[in-house]
Amino acid sequence: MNILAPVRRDRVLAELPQCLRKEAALHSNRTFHPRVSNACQEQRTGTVGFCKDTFDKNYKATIGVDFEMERFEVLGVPFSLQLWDTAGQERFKCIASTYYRGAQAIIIVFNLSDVASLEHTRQWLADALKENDPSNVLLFLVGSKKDLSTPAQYVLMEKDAVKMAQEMKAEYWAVSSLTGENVREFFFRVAALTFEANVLAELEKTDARRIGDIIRINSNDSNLYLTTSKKKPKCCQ
Ligand SMILES: Nc1nc2c(ncn2[C@@H]2O[C@H](COP(=O)(O)OP(=O)(O)OP(=O)(O)O)[C@@H](O)[C@H]2O)c(=O)[nH]1
Repeated sequence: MNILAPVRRDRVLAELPQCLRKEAALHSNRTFHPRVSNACQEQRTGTVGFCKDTFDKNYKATIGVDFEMERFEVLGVPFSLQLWDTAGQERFKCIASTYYRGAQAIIIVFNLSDVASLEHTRQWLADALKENDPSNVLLFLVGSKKDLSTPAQYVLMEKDAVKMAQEMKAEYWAVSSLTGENVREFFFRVAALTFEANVLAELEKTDARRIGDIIRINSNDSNLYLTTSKKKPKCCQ
């Protein structure tokens, strides 16, 4: 077990990172949802931000897929993004699928210089969604190896990729691991949108608990007057 180091200064997000293409974005708001910024300011993010101060680095060796944890601070709240990199080769597919379950974000990567790889993303998405509720997951469609395309080739590919992203209800990105183009921007966006969705879900749980309490009080006839008026109704006096 190792004590976690403080969040790196270059992993601090004070503002919402913007999408790459408005027409294929999960949302194109310029700022975080106001409920999220307020909750962060008032330290009402519930279990989001709760962070164990130990992390077993041997975990990676035992699970068989690549695992990384990137630590961020979003609007002053610590937030850890766990990244599970599953193998792309067909023979490892069944192992990979066991890691899809419960994912809050799914990143499907294709090769911008290979049209067939864009087509294959449909199957990857179908496999991933077998394990998850599509309405509860943030989808990203990412074209990699941007450095290998000429600007003209890229424009053509981007048109198809944006269309695919729209069809999948995914957010589109294009990156290059070789030059580093958009890599940081993309992961910051994933961290920010996942954080935002987590805080909103946490706030909804709190709202639901409150509504639950009110319903419980109101459904108990003998206590009915307590919720409607401080005074006992006449009939009970
Ligand atoms: N030119 C260029 N090459 C890249 C880029 N990203 C990855 N590569 C190369 O592409 C090959 C495959 O890269 P990986 O990152 O291992 O691909 P993967 O899809 O994760 O492969 P699996 O581990 O089998 O799932 C390697 O030779 C990389 O060096 C990129 O952005 N530009």
